[in-house]
Amino acid sequence: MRTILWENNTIKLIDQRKLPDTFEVLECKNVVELGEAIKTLAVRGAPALEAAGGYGVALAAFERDFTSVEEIKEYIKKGAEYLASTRPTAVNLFVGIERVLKEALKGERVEEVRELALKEAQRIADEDVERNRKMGKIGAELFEDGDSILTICNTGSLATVYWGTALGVIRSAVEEGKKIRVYACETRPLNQGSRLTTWELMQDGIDVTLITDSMAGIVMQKGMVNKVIAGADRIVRDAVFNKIGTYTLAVLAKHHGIPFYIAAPKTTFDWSKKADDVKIEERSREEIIYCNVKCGKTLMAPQDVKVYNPAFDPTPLELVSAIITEYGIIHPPYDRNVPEILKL
Ligand SMILES: CSC[C@H]1O[C@H](OP(=O)(O)O)[C@H](O)[C@@H]1O
Repeated sequence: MRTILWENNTIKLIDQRKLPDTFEVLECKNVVELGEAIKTLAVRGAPALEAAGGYGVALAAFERDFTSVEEIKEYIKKGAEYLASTRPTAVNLFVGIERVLKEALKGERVEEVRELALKEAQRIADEDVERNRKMGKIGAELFEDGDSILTICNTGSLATVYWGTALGVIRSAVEEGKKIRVYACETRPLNQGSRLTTWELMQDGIDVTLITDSMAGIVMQKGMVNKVIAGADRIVRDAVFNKIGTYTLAVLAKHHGIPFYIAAPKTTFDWSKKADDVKIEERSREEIIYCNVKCGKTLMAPQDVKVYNPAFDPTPLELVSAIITEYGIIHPPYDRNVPEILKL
């Protein structure tokens, strides 16, 4: 099943908050419900957010009746604005929203606005599946039979419409017959690694070992991994923004002489910006003082302790060995090769 899809004028998505022990499909009948799903990470991951943003604008066009084309256009603009306020760091969310809104606003009748919005949202979703497959095949050439790969967060089908970015590369390498072992960081505080990545890889029969984030150093020090791969939420001229803890892996990999790869589609690049221009999402204190997203209100710290909870960190591009995209593998110097390969 795709992570997110459109059925009977409703968005259906795998509710990732419930995994790994419960597989449930969440239905969003309006933009507010979808916004809540994005904010609470029922749907998450940069490319999945791109599709969610696009489908969300289409949902606004279908969620009620309209008496004029002006009315529906005003309404979907407001819906787009609300969706854009849900999470600030993954540039893909804005790409999806803006792409569908631009197409929909060309409509001259209510029905045409709806049709244009839905067609464009569907195109985004279909393109994501195709580009992930392409990226997987391209990136697989960097991996050999017997590799042991460390990864963080979840960058598989659940972070996209299907197949994945960094995990998609691993899937493609395995599909080519290469024997790959994966070490997955649990990825506190929301445990996308322990809840989602291990679940996905075990579904595929791919050898995966779960470690805590603090064990990343020792697995490199003991030579238990020989490559690192991660996803991205926004790639700017001097840094890659990805799940909190990615920067730590990049520094450790540099120290241990281990290649550190990023896998991301072209829409994750925000090449006109630099790290200082990017807003890093800060999430609630409850995500840290309580056990985690699954075991509710079990206190793991004093109720009133101060908390700092950034959801992403910037990894300087000089720590990145190569960036895998659907247009090819981009090696340094990035200031020359990114615009050239991605035709930015
Ligand atoms: C395929 S890139 C997914 C990217 O998004 C994740 O963040 P979140 O789970 O908060 O949406 C993480 O940064 C992954 O690398």
